[in-house]
Amino acid sequence: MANAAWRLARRSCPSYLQVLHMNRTAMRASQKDFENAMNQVKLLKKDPGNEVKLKLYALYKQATEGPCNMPKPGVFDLINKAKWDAWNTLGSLPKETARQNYVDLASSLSSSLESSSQVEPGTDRKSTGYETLMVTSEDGITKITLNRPAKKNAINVEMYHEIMRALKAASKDDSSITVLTGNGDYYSSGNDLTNFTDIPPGGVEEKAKNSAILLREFVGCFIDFPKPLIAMVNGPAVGISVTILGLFDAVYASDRATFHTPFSHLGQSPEGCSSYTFLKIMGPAKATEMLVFGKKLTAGEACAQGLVTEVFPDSTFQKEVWTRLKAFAKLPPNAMRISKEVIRNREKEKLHAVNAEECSVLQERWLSDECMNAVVNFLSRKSKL
Ligand SMILES: CCCC/C=C/CC(=O)SCCNC(=O)CCNC(=O)[C@H](O)C(C)(C)COP(=O)(O)OP(=O)(O)OC[C@H]1O[C@@H](n2cnc3c(N)ncnc32)[C@H](O)[C@@H]1OP(=O)(O)O
Repeated sequence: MANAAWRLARRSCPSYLQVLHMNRTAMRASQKDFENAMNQVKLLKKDPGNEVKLKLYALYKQATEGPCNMPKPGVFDLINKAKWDAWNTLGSLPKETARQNYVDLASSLSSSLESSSQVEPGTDRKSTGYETLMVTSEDGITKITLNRPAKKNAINVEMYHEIMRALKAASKDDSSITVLTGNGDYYSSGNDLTNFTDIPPGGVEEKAKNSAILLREFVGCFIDFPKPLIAMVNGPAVGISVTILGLFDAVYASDRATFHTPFSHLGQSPEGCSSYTFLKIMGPAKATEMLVFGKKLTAGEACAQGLVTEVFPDSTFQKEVWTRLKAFAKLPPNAMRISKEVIRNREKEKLHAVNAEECSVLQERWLSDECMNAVVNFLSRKSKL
């Protein structure tokens, strides 16, 4: 119902921007102004963010239905509770005032977001053109570094897109091998759990669908990557940053690294083709311990089970691995690419099918109470891994 209201608030019709600006001078917003403002919201080119969307939702409900007298949603019904809270906060604000406030807010959003969208995209970005990564290329090696150390390199939506972009660029540049690593004490803490809080107008179902599409595309880039792909696991790795290791050609780990796939704890299920690759790499019994029971492996254990190629003392990790990689990068690049093709190509079709199936199972899992509760618990700082 709340989603229906949000959709209604964004229902499409012709642009009335000019009319709206004239009406802003009037004392009270008319029904027509209100409808125009709804259209204005619909036409925004940039997402105004959850806080503003909640405010718009609350004002819309107040303007059309009056004060909130709906029962308060349960504590775990995170999204509907946030909406209820926003509406309830408006107390006994008269319908006309809510309507005027909605019109004013829509108008201010329109001017601030439209003007910021005129700034050249990327003008204040780092020279690499990435917000969440550092990408360098030298000595025949393209190095992609996950660069959100304050968030333990959690992979937010932007980072998923940037990794795909960096991989596509690396597949075409003149380097012969590509390396993925992390900045700071973590390799990566996996999927950024706040990804689940940015709910689109179509509600949680649309969010789950979009996430499954994103995940499938993301994992697909690793399946199809044509050059030798090497992970330098500099510290703990969690979730999807572990599962996709089965798609890498070599995995070098610091002895500080750990490997953790706590999917059951999170009400989720395996991805990154791990339901297939981990079974091949370590056999069903060990794969089950990791993927079903969430057993965390040390670097030594992960190496013994074939997930990691070699473990190095943390103190010499960077020096030793880079020396080795620089030697690899001097090998004839076409021979390496073709050898990878020979080794990997017969599995590609199977991997894409596994990827599709894992994503479709996860799409359902993300809507489960088990998953939503786990995310709420993390966000409310009630649980960590
Ligand atoms: C769309 C495709 C979806 C694909 C799905 C993939 C599935 C997965 O990847 S499942 C794995 C999800 N990851 C987690 O559950 C890890 C959650 N994080 C933690 O349990 C802990 O943060 C930690 C054990 C990794 C580290 O604990 P520590 O005490 O050392 O540090 P913190 O103070 O907790 O973290 C610092 C900072 O970073 C934020 N953060 C860390 N990890 C995540 C994360 N995965 N998502 C969002 N935010 C994360 C943490 O909240 C802290 O932020 P603040 O300083 O702002 O509080």
